[in-house]
Amino acid sequence: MAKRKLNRRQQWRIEKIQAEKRDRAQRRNAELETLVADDLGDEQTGTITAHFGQQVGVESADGESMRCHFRATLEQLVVGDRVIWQPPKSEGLGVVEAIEPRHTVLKRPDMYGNLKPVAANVEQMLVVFAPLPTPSSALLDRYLVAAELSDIPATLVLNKADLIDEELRPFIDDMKALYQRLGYPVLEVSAHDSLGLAPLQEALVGKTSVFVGQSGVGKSSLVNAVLPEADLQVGDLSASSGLGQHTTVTARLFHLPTGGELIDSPGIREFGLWHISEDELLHGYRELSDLAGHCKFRNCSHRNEPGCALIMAAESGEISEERLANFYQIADTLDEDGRERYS
Ligand SMILES: Nc1nc2c(ncn2[C@@H]2O[C@H](COP(=O)(O)OP(=O)(O)OP(=O)(O)O)[C@@H](O)[C@H]2O)c(=O)[nH]1
Ligand SMILES: [Zn+2]
Repeated sequence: MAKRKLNRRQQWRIEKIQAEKRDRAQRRNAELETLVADDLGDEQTGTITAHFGQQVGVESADGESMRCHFRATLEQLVVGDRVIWQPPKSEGLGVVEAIEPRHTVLKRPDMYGNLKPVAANVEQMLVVFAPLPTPSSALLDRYLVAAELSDIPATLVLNKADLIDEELRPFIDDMKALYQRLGYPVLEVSAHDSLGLAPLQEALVGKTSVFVGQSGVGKSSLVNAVLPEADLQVGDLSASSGLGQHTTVTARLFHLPTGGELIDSPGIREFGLWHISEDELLHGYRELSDLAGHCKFRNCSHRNEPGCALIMAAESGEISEERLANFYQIADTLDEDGRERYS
Protein backbone atom coordinates (compact mmCIF):
# COMPACT_ATOMS: atom_id res chain seq x y z
CA MET A 1 0.00 0.00 0.00
CA ALA A 2 1.41 3.42 -0.98
CA LYS A 3 2.13 5.73 1.91
CA ARG A 4 -0.04 8.78 2.08
CA LYS A 5 1.87 11.86 0.93
CA LEU A 6 2.09 14.48 3.65
CA ASN A 7 1.99 18.11 2.74
CA ARG A 8 4.69 20.44 4.04
CA ARG A 9 2.59 21.76 6.85
CA GLN A 10 1.72 18.26 8.10
CA GLN A 11 5.35 17.24 7.87
CA TRP A 12 6.43 20.30 9.82
CA ARG A 13 3.88 19.50 12.51
CA ILE A 14 5.06 15.90 12.82
CA GLU A 15 8.68 17.00 13.08
CA LYS A 16 7.72 19.56 15.71
CA ILE A 17 5.90 16.95 17.78
CA GLN A 18 8.83 14.58 17.53
CA ALA A 19 11.29 17.30 18.55
CA GLU A 20 9.10 18.10 21.55
CA LYS A 21 9.04 14.44 22.51
CA ARG A 22 12.84 14.23 22.26
CA ASP A 23 13.15 17.38 24.36
CA ARG A 24 10.85 16.00 27.02
CA ALA A 25 12.74 12.72 27.19
CA GLN A 26 16.06 14.57 27.43
CA ARG A 27 14.75 16.86 30.15
CA ARG A 28 13.41 13.91 32.06
CA ASN A 29 16.74 12.11 31.83
CA ALA A 30 18.55 15.27 32.88
CA GLU A 31 16.24 15.53 35.90
CA LEU A 32 17.02 11.94 36.73
CA GLU A 33 20.75 12.57 36.44
CA THR A 34 20.39 15.20 39.15
CA LEU A 35 19.21 12.42 41.42
CA VAL A 36 22.84 11.58 41.97
CA ALA A 37 24.10 8.63 43.93
CA ASP A 38 23.71 10.69 47.10
CA ASP A 39 19.93 10.85 46.76
CA LEU A 40 19.38 7.22 45.85
CA GLY A 41 19.80 4.09 47.87
CA ASP A 42 21.46 0.86 46.79
CA GLU A 43 20.41 -0.95 43.64
CA GLN A 44 17.98 -3.75 44.35
CA THR A 45 15.56 -6.06 42.58
CA GLY A 46 11.83 -5.41 42.37
CA THR A 47 8.64 -6.12 40.43
CA ILE A 48 6.52 -3.69 38.43
CA THR A 49 3.03 -3.74 39.95
CA ALA A 50 1.39 -0.87 38.04
CA HIS A 51 2.04 1.55 35.22
CA PHE A 52 1.05 5.22 35.28
CA GLY A 53 2.41 6.63 32.03
CA GLN A 54 5.56 8.44 33.14
CA GLN A 55 5.85 6.53 36.41
CA VAL A 56 5.57 2.94 37.57
CA GLY A 57 4.69 1.20 40.82
CA VAL A 58 7.56 -0.97 41.99
CA GLU A 59 7.51 -3.49 44.79
CA SER A 60 10.72 -4.37 46.55
CA ALA A 61 11.71 -7.92 47.43
CA ASP A 62 10.46 -7.36 51.00
CA GLY A 63 7.03 -6.24 49.80
CA GLU A 64 7.27 -2.43 50.04
CA SER A 65 5.59 -0.46 47.24
CA MET A 66 7.01 2.72 45.79
CA ARG A 67 6.48 4.99 42.82
CA CYS A 68 9.41 5.27 40.48
CA HIS A 69 10.64 7.16 37.47
CA PHE A 70 12.36 5.09 34.84
CA ARG A 71 15.27 5.78 32.55
CA ALA A 72 14.01 6.95 29.16
CA THR A 73 16.39 4.53 27.46
CA LEU A 74 14.59 1.49 28.87
CA GLU A 75 12.26 -0.49 26.66
CA GLN A 76 8.55 -0.33 27.55
CA LEU A 77 8.10 -1.49 31.16
CA VAL A 78 5.02 -3.61 31.89
CA VAL A 79 3.35 -5.05 34.95
CA GLY A 80 5.09 -8.24 36.04
CA ASP A 81 8.52 -7.08 34.87
CA ARG A 82 11.40 -7.86 37.23
CA VAL A 83 13.62 -4.82 37.45
CA ILE A 84 16.71 -3.35 39.05
CA TRP A 85 15.84 -0.08 40.79
CA GLN A 86 17.09 2.38 43.37
CA PRO A 87 14.85 3.74 46.13
CA PRO A 88 15.15 7.37 47.23
CA LYS A 89 17.25 7.87 50.34
CA SER A 90 14.84 10.23 52.00
CA GLU A 91 11.82 11.43 50.04
CA GLY A 92 10.75 11.54 46.40
CA LEU A 93 10.58 8.81 43.83
CA GLY A 94 12.89 5.92 43.10
CA VAL A 95 14.38 5.14 39.70
CA VAL A 96 14.12 1.97 37.63
CA GLU A 97 17.50 1.27 36.05
CA ALA A 98 17.14 -2.01 34.16
CA ILE A 99 14.70 -4.77 33.17
CA GLU A 100 15.52 -8.42 33.75
CA PRO A 101 14.91 -10.81 30.83
CA ARG A 102 11.22 -11.80 30.57
CA HIS A 103 10.16 -15.44 30.80
CA THR A 104 6.84 -14.77 29.08
CA VAL A 105 5.16 -11.70 27.66
CA LEU A 106 1.54 -10.95 26.74
CA LYS A 107 1.11 -8.56 23.85
CA ARG A 108 -1.79 -6.78 22.23
CA PRO A 109 -2.04 -4.20 19.46
CA ASP A 110 -1.99 -0.49 20.31
CA MET A 111 -4.24 1.94 18.45
CA TYR A 112 -1.89 1.92 15.48
CA GLY A 113 -2.01 -1.85 15.20
CA ASN A 114 1.51 -2.44 16.54
CA LEU A 115 1.87 -5.25 19.05
CA LYS A 116 2.86 -3.91 22.45
CA PRO A 117 3.65 -5.82 25.65
CA VAL A 118 0.98 -5.53 28.38
CA ALA A 119 2.24 -7.97 31.02
CA ALA A 120 5.40 -9.94 31.67
CA ASN A 121 6.28 -13.16 33.45
CA VAL A 122 2.71 -14.50 33.58
CA GLU A 123 2.96 -18.18 34.50
CA GLN A 124 -0.62 -19.36 34.18
CA MET A 125 -3.62 -18.43 32.05
CA LEU A 126 -7.03 -19.21 33.50
CA VAL A 127 -9.44 -19.44 30.59
CA VAL A 128 -12.92 -18.85 31.98
CA PHE A 129 -16.12 -20.13 30.37
CA ALA A 130 -19.64 -20.70 31.64
CA PRO A 131 -22.96 -22.32 30.71
CA LEU A 132 -24.09 -18.78 30.01
CA PRO A 133 -23.08 -17.10 27.65
CA THR A 134 -23.30 -20.40 25.75
CA PRO A 135 -19.77 -21.77 25.49
CA SER A 136 -18.13 -22.54 22.17
CA SER A 137 -15.02 -24.64 21.77
CA ALA A 138 -13.93 -22.39 18.88
CA LEU A 139 -13.78 -19.46 21.27
CA LEU A 140 -12.00 -21.44 23.97
CA ASP A 141 -9.50 -22.61 21.35
CA ARG A 142 -8.60 -19.02 20.55
CA TYR A 143 -7.54 -18.39 24.13
CA LEU A 144 -5.73 -21.71 24.34
CA VAL A 145 -3.84 -21.03 21.11
CA ALA A 146 -2.82 -17.63 22.47
CA ALA A 147 -1.59 -19.33 25.65
CA GLU A 148 0.35 -21.99 23.72
CA LEU A 149 2.00 -19.42 21.49
CA SER A 150 2.97 -17.33 24.53
CA ASP A 151 4.34 -20.45 26.25
CA ILE A 152 1.99 -19.96 29.18
CA PRO A 153 0.31 -23.06 30.66
CA ALA A 154 -3.49 -22.80 30.54
CA THR A 155 -6.18 -24.10 32.87
CA LEU A 156 -9.87 -23.98 31.98
CA VAL A 157 -12.24 -22.61 34.61
CA LEU A 158 -15.89 -23.49 34.15
CA ASN A 159 -17.71 -20.82 36.16
CA LYS A 160 -21.44 -20.56 37.06
CA ALA A 161 -21.61 -24.26 37.90
CA ASP A 162 -24.81 -23.39 39.81
CA LEU A 163 -26.52 -22.92 36.43
CA ILE A 164 -25.76 -26.42 35.12
CA ASP A 165 -28.98 -28.44 35.27
CA GLU A 166 -29.54 -32.07 34.27
CA GLU A 167 -30.37 -31.13 30.72
CA LEU A 168 -27.18 -29.12 30.26
CA ARG A 169 -24.87 -31.54 32.07
CA PRO A 170 -24.05 -33.91 29.15
CA PHE A 171 -23.11 -31.01 26.84
CA ILE A 172 -20.92 -29.44 29.54
CA ASP A 173 -19.27 -32.75 30.41
CA ASP A 174 -18.45 -33.44 26.75
CA MET A 175 -16.79 -30.06 26.53
CA LYS A 176 -14.80 -30.64 29.70
CA ALA A 177 -13.70 -34.06 28.43
CA LEU A 178 -12.56 -32.64 25.09
CA TYR A 179 -10.02 -30.42 26.83
CA GLN A 180 -9.08 -32.81 29.61
CA ARG A 181 -8.08 -35.35 26.94
CA LEU A 182 -5.68 -32.76 25.56
CA GLY A 183 -4.10 -32.37 28.98
CA TYR A 184 -5.70 -29.09 30.03
CA PRO A 185 -6.89 -29.13 33.65
CA VAL A 186 -10.55 -28.11 34.02
CA LEU A 187 -11.91 -26.64 37.27
CA GLU A 188 -15.62 -26.32 37.92
CA VAL A 189 -16.55 -23.37 40.13
CA SER A 190 -19.29 -20.93 41.00
CA ALA A 191 -18.31 -17.41 41.97
CA HIS A 192 -21.86 -16.92 43.29
CA ASP A 193 -22.12 -19.73 45.80
CA SER A 194 -18.38 -20.21 46.35
CA LEU A 195 -18.51 -23.72 44.93
CA GLY A 196 -15.12 -25.13 43.97
CA LEU A 197 -13.27 -22.02 45.03
CA ALA A 198 -10.78 -23.94 47.17
CA PRO A 199 -9.30 -25.91 44.23
CA LEU A 200 -9.17 -22.66 42.24
CA GLN A 201 -7.30 -20.89 45.04
CA GLU A 202 -4.96 -23.86 45.26
CA ALA A 203 -4.23 -23.60 41.53
CA LEU A 204 -3.25 -19.95 42.04
CA VAL A 205 -0.76 -20.56 44.84
CA GLY A 206 2.85 -19.70 44.07
CA LYS A 207 2.23 -18.49 40.51
CA THR A 208 1.50 -15.32 38.61
CA SER A 209 -1.85 -15.84 36.87
CA VAL A 210 -4.29 -14.00 34.62
CA PHE A 211 -8.01 -14.60 34.04
CA VAL A 212 -9.10 -14.38 30.41
CA GLY A 213 -12.34 -15.19 28.62
CA GLN A 214 -15.43 -13.97 26.86
CA SER A 215 -17.40 -11.06 28.27
CA GLY A 216 -19.97 -12.12 30.85
CA VAL A 217 -18.45 -15.44 31.91
CA GLY A 218 -17.68 -14.02 35.36
CA LYS A 219 -14.01 -13.04 35.33
CA SER A 220 -14.56 -9.98 37.53
CA SER A 221 -16.67 -12.04 39.91
CA LEU A 222 -13.89 -14.63 40.16
CA VAL A 223 -11.22 -11.98 40.72
CA ASN A 224 -13.33 -10.55 43.55
CA ALA A 225 -13.94 -14.00 44.98
CA VAL A 226 -10.24 -14.84 45.24
CA LEU A 227 -9.12 -11.32 46.00
CA PRO A 228 -11.51 -9.63 48.42
CA GLU A 229 -9.19 -6.68 49.08
CA ALA A 230 -8.48 -5.83 45.42
CA ASP A 231 -10.27 -2.49 45.71
CA LEU A 232 -8.30 -1.52 48.76
CA GLN A 233 -5.00 -2.14 47.01
CA VAL A 234 -6.12 -0.14 43.99
CA GLY A 235 -7.03 2.80 46.25
CA ASP A 236 -3.68 2.60 48.00
CA LEU A 237 -1.50 3.25 45.02
CA SER A 238 -3.52 5.67 42.96
CA ALA A 239 -4.28 7.98 45.91
CA SER A 240 -0.98 9.82 45.50
CA SER A 241 -1.43 10.07 41.74
CA GLY A 242 -2.10 13.72 40.86
CA LEU A 243 -0.84 13.04 37.37
CA GLY A 244 -2.22 14.53 34.18
CA GLN A 245 -3.95 12.76 31.37
CA HIS A 246 -1.58 9.80 31.18
CA THR A 247 -2.74 8.18 34.37
CA THR A 248 -4.65 5.35 32.71
CA VAL A 249 -3.63 2.21 34.48
CA THR A 250 -3.04 -0.53 31.94
CA ALA A 251 -2.68 -3.47 34.30
CA ARG A 252 -2.12 -4.22 37.92
CA LEU A 253 -0.40 -6.92 39.94
CA PHE A 254 -2.15 -8.12 43.10
CA HIS A 255 -1.00 -10.48 45.81
CA LEU A 256 -3.44 -13.22 46.72
CA PRO A 257 -4.07 -13.88 50.41
CA THR A 258 -3.35 -17.56 49.76
CA GLY A 259 -0.05 -16.82 48.03
CA GLY A 260 0.58 -16.16 44.38
CA GLU A 261 -0.08 -13.13 42.20
CA LEU A 262 -2.83 -12.05 39.89
CA ILE A 263 -2.27 -9.61 37.04
CA ASP A 264 -5.50 -8.01 35.97
CA SER A 265 -6.77 -5.36 33.57
CA PRO A 266 -9.58 -5.10 31.04
CA GLY A 267 -6.94 -5.33 28.28
CA ILE A 268 -5.64 -8.62 29.60
CA ARG A 269 -9.04 -10.14 30.25
CA GLU A 270 -9.81 -9.70 26.56
CA PHE A 271 -6.44 -11.08 25.60
CA GLY A 272 -6.76 -12.77 22.24
CA LEU A 273 -5.07 -13.87 19.06
CA TRP A 274 -3.29 -11.14 17.23
CA HIS A 275 -1.38 -11.14 13.97
CA ILE A 276 -0.52 -14.77 13.61
CA SER A 277 0.06 -16.90 10.56
CA GLU A 278 -1.78 -20.14 9.78
CA ASP A 279 1.40 -22.05 10.60
CA GLU A 280 1.59 -20.42 14.04
CA LEU A 281 -2.10 -21.15 14.57
CA LEU A 282 -1.42 -24.80 13.82
CA HIS A 283 1.30 -24.88 16.46
CA GLY A 284 -1.14 -23.40 18.94
CA TYR A 285 -3.18 -26.63 18.62
CA ARG A 286 -0.97 -28.97 20.60
CA GLU A 287 -2.32 -32.21 19.03
CA LEU A 288 -2.16 -30.81 15.47
CA SER A 289 1.32 -29.46 16.04
CA ASP A 290 2.51 -32.98 16.85
CA LEU A 291 1.05 -34.33 13.59
CA ALA A 292 1.92 -31.57 11.15
CA GLY A 293 5.30 -33.01 10.09
CA HIS A 294 3.79 -36.37 9.21
CA CYS A 295 1.69 -35.46 6.15
CA LYS A 296 2.53 -37.15 2.83
CA PHE A 297 3.25 -33.81 1.13
CA ARG A 298 5.65 -31.39 2.74
CA ASN A 299 3.58 -28.41 1.64
CA CYS A 300 0.29 -30.01 2.71
CA SER A 301 -2.46 -27.47 3.30
CA HIS A 302 -4.26 -29.98 5.56
CA ARG A 303 -7.49 -29.29 3.70
CA ASN A 304 -7.99 -32.12 1.18
CA GLU A 305 -4.63 -33.70 0.33
CA PRO A 306 -4.37 -37.51 0.35
CA GLY A 307 -2.10 -38.66 3.16
CA CYS A 308 -2.75 -35.61 5.35
CA ALA A 309 -1.86 -36.71 8.88
CA LEU A 310 -4.35 -34.30 10.43
CA ILE A 311 -7.31 -35.43 8.34
CA MET A 312 -6.46 -39.10 8.85
CA ALA A 313 -6.11 -38.63 12.61
CA ALA A 314 -9.53 -36.93 12.76
CA GLU A 315 -11.10 -39.71 10.67
CA SER A 316 -9.69 -42.43 12.89
CA GLY A 317 -10.83 -40.64 16.03
CA GLU A 318 -7.29 -40.12 17.27
CA ILE A 319 -7.91 -36.38 17.46
CA SER A 320 -11.11 -34.40 17.81
CA GLU A 321 -12.90 -33.44 14.58
CA GLU A 322 -14.33 -30.47 16.41
CA ARG A 323 -10.87 -29.05 17.16
CA LEU A 324 -9.77 -29.55 13.54
CA ALA A 325 -12.94 -27.80 12.34
CA ASN A 326 -12.21 -24.93 14.75
CA PHE A 327 -8.69 -24.71 13.36
CA TYR A 328 -10.08 -24.32 9.82
CA GLN A 329 -12.62 -21.78 11.00
CA ILE A 330 -10.01 -19.60 12.73
CA ALA A 331 -7.52 -20.04 9.87
CA ASP A 332 -10.15 -18.63 7.50
CA THR A 333 -10.28 -15.42 9.52
CA LEU A 334 -6.54 -14.79 9.02
CA ASP A 335 -5.69 -12.77 5.92
CA GLU A 336 -2.54 -13.21 3.77
CA ASP A 337 -0.46 -11.06 6.11
CA GLY A 338 -1.34 -13.39 8.94
CA ARG A 339 -3.35 -10.60 10.48
CA GLU A 340 -6.70 -11.32 11.88
CA ARG A 341 -9.54 -9.47 10.24
CA TYR A 342 -11.88 -7.62 12.52
CA SER A 343 -15.12 -6.14 11.40
N1 LIG B 1 -25.31 -17.72 38.31
C1 LIG B 1 -24.09 -17.21 38.34
N2 LIG B 1 -23.86 -16.00 37.83
C2 LIG B 1 -22.61 -15.52 37.89
C3 LIG B 1 -21.53 -16.23 38.48
N3 LIG B 1 -20.42 -15.48 38.36
C4 LIG B 1 -20.77 -14.35 37.75
N4 LIG B 1 -22.09 -14.33 37.46
C5 LIG B 1 -22.85 -13.28 36.80
O1 LIG B 1 -22.44 -13.15 35.46
C6 LIG B 1 -22.47 -11.79 35.03
C7 LIG B 1 -21.13 -11.38 34.47
O2 LIG B 1 -20.17 -11.43 35.50
P1 LIG B 1 -18.81 -10.61 35.42
O3 LIG B 1 -17.99 -11.02 36.58
O4 LIG B 1 -19.07 -9.16 35.23
O5 LIG B 1 -18.23 -11.19 34.06
P2 LIG B 1 -16.93 -10.76 33.27
O6 LIG B 1 -16.43 -12.00 32.61
O7 LIG B 1 -15.99 -10.05 34.17
O8 LIG B 1 -17.51 -9.81 32.20
P3 LIG B 1 -16.78 -8.60 31.42
O9 LIG B 1 -16.40 -7.61 32.48
O10 LIG B 1 -17.84 -8.11 30.48
O11 LIG B 1 -15.60 -9.20 30.73
C8 LIG B 1 -22.89 -10.99 36.27
O12 LIG B 1 -24.26 -10.75 36.19
C9 LIG B 1 -22.57 -11.91 37.42
O13 LIG B 1 -23.38 -11.68 38.54
C10 LIG B 1 -21.84 -17.53 39.03
O14 LIG B 1 -20.97 -18.23 39.55
N5 LIG B 1 -23.12 -17.96 38.92
ZN1 LIG C 1 -1.73 -32.23 6.12
